[in-house]
Amino acid sequence: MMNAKDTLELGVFTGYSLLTTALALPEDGRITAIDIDKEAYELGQEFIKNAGVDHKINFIQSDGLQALDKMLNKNPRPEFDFAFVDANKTNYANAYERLMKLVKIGGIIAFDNTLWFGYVAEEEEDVPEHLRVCRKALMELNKQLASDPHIEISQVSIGDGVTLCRRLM
Ligand SMILES: C[S@@+](CC[C@H](N)C(=O)[O-])C[C@H]1O[C@@H](n2cnc3c(N)ncnc32)[C@H](O)[C@@H]1O
Repeated sequence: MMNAKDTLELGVFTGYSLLTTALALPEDGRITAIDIDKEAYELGQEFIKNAGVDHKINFIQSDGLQALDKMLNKNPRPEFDFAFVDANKTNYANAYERLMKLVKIGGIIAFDNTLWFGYVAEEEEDVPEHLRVCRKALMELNKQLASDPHIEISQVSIGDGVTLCRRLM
């Protein structure tokens, strides 16, 4: 829909969303895929190869923020059309700050799980304790994204909630 060619994924696991993006990209499309855990990525490799899209993927085993910081220090900096963020929720705001410099104006940053099982709309005492830290981080992120004039957003209430942010400036 947006003719994305250069894309980034933060948080790959076994590659389910990675495969979906890879299939949607043109033959010469590229995905820089970052995850701290290579074992999980390797588990899904067979499916990615069978789908004939492994040539589009550059997997980097690294902490997400460290990998983004390396890219920011490159000359020239990479410029992405699309970034999908699905790693640790408490670092989404830090990833956002970096991705606003790595995603082109007009490009999209997508954050997964921004409704956090619906708990972002619940009182804290009604939220299981182990989900509270991420809920708080996601609520703060949602507020930040909603009031940031550098982007326009669309909150898509599918799955666990995906927020699409188009960079305007
Ligand atoms: C929810 S899973 C990703 C699922 C995948 N996007 C999908 O839809 O199939 C989250 C992934 O984030 C990775 N992750 C967690 N903390 C990370 C970090 N600091 N840096 C990079 N990856 C991280 C985990 O290893 C895990 O594979």
